Amino acid sequence: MTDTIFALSSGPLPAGIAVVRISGPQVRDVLVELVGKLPKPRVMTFCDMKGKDSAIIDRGLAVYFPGPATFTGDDVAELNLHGSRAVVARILEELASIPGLRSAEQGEFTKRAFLNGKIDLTEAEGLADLIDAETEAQRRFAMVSSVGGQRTLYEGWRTRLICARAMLEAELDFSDQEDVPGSVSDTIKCDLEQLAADVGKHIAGFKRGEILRSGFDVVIVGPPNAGKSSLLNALAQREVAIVSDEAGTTRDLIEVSLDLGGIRVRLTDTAGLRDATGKVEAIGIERAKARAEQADLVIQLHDLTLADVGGAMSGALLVGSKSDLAGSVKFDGMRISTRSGEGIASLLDEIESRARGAVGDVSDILPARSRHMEYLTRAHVLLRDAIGGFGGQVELQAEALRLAADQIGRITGQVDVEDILDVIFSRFCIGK
Ligand SMILES: Nc1nc2c(ncn2[C@@H]2O[C@H](COP(=O)(O)OP(=O)(O)OP(=O)(O)O)[C@@H](O)[C@H]2O)c(=O)[nH]1
Ligand SMILES: [K+]
Ligand SMILES: [Mg+2]
Repeated sequence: MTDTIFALSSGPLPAGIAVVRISGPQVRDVLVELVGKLPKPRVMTFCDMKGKDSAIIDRGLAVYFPGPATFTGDDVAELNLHGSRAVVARILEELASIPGLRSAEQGEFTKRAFLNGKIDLTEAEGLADLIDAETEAQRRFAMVSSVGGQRTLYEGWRTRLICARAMLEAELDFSDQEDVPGSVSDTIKCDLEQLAADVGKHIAGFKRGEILRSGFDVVIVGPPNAGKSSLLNALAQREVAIVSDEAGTTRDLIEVSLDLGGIRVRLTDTAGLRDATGKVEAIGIERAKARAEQADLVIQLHDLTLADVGGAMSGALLVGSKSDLAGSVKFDGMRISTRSGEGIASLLDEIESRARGAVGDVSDILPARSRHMEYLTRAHVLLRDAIGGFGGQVELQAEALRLAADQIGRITGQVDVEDILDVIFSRFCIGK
């Protein structure tokens, strides 16, 4: 028999309410023991929860969800308690003292949902993203995955691959008979080409998915004292980085997260670029350069009070700082001042519009993880091989299609995934 697991599923204590979730074969017994009787299924029932000594631990609400129509697929109970540390500690202690019950591991409720066939891996990962979501675009993206957007797409592709293979093999079996139309391969080829195009287009959307999930990556670079840290603080509207008139103040990367129109933007301040005067600064400058190379957008800051604008990095957004001191100096870029506030709002608008452009249509179904990309890329190669035809060797074509279908099945978890389950579910929080 599987263990019955329990955990605090709500957030940090103290809080108004705490929710303890229990899942597994002993849920009914536990409820009877704790609240005296089995509450009516799916009805929140007001009750006293008592310990073994019959003393009341807390008075709250209990819900009983009989399996299999539950999140995990097993019997589930939820206890709504007063959100106090002592109440929750006492209830968890009481539950732990019942033989066969134990604390849930990270993501174990969701893992059971997967193992019981309630959700596939992309939906499980979508739920993890939904819980982590901080911005509206992250929420929408996670929502699509968690309700089966990717699952439906991938299962459809897998079915097409399996069908195409079956048709090819049928053709192989009957190839010596005259009544099998020779055009079968043409039909298959046509469908596979369409599929390869769909997969290719989907793969090309990965970067957009990454930006939606992890944020649009903006890095501020420029010479020492250009006002990079001042700009970071102005854009974040709080004092995150140290500002001083001493050149070489910032030595390390300083990152803040912004929510611009629902899109997460990660903004990084860096060490001023110059020939370093010391070892630590030199490391900082190396980090700045490396960081700028990975960025989705580089803001190159130039001090307008200095004559030499220097060369602009290709693709960088050129911004002139300290416009309050610069009068009517000619400059081919945006002008800002963290003193007067000039240009700060426009710069935020510009970053938002670039982030929006990079993300595109947020309702598209995109690859959500590099794990998916690995399998998608392999499936795409195998599919192209199959279309290539192996010089007419139908067996090899069919085998390539079988392998491609397996790759897709690994994304959703339909094909053996034992080895990756722990990696996926250990990233969840406890109680999910
Ligand atoms: N007048 C004026 N001074 C500014 C402005 N922005 C920054 N400063 C000043 O410029 C100096 C350097 O600012 P920082 O933000 O530390 O510059 P930085 O580019 O981060 O410098 P490093 O970290 O040393 O590379 C400080 O004395 C700031 O007060 C501005 O818009 N107007
Ligand atoms: K400085
Ligand atoms: Mg600085």
